[in-house]
Amino acid sequence: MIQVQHLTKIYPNGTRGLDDVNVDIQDGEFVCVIGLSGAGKSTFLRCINRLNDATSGQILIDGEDIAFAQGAKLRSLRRRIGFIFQQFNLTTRLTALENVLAGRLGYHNRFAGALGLYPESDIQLAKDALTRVGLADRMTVRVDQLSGGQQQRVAIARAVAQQPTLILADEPMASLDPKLSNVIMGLLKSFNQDGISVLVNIHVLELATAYADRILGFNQGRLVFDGPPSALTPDVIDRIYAGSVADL
Ligand SMILES: Nc1ncnc2c1ncn2[C@@H]1O[C@H](COP(=O)(O)OP(=O)(O)OP(=O)(O)O)[C@@H](O)[C@H]1O
Repeated sequence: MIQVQHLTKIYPNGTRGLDDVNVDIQDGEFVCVIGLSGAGKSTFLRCINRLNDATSGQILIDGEDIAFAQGAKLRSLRRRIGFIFQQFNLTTRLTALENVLAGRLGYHNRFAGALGLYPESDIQLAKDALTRVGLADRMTVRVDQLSGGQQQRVAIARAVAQQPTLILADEPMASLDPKLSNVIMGLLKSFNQDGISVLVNIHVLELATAYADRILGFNQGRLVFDGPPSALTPDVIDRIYAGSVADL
């Protein structure tokens, strides 16, 4: 369970990326985060796994605060969280399998990982993850020779190989052909059905309502909606998308 309490992020230039956000996310939920560009969606996800540091507030992962954790405690909390980026964030000169094995690095010392000294159990886990995302026949291909959709599937396999309890995905379809959106959302949904909680930032409202159990709507750093897709009435949608991008 994730408990976000009074989470505020003020960037050094004074921009309020998040403003007193309070939300609890139960184990196994599939949550889509929506809002205009600049509403705070990325900041929210990035604070949860500490790619961004919060200014104040708490983020409890199964009761342990990650917002200000340091050292070994931070590393162990981060192991539980897989992160999927818009631009994939793979090491392009490595193969699909090597990239997925990188998801296991948090479990070993960095030296062993750098030398490619992974235990056989990790290699099997990575192969299983690549098979699940439909890339069994691409494991030894360098990722720069894969299509964008295949690269994002490698990134999903890397997150899953980490054996996380939570996957955060920040606009995972934004760099891809719209036709691939359902493939990516379908994969995230299937891992969610295995029990992994999923939070996805998403621009396309129709996709959010099709896949989410629950929607979080942000506007100018504030959480302005928290409910099921069925509660997204036109008035609520107007409230979430109020203001123009130019104002933000
Ligand atoms: N490093 C930064 N320094 C200063 N301000 C920032 C920084 N990163 C984000 N912001 C600002 O914080 C606010 C929230 O940004 P954020 O990227 O979280 O929004 P978003 O909803 O994810 O937008 P998008 O959909 O365009 O990715 C915006 O006003 C943005 O300009």
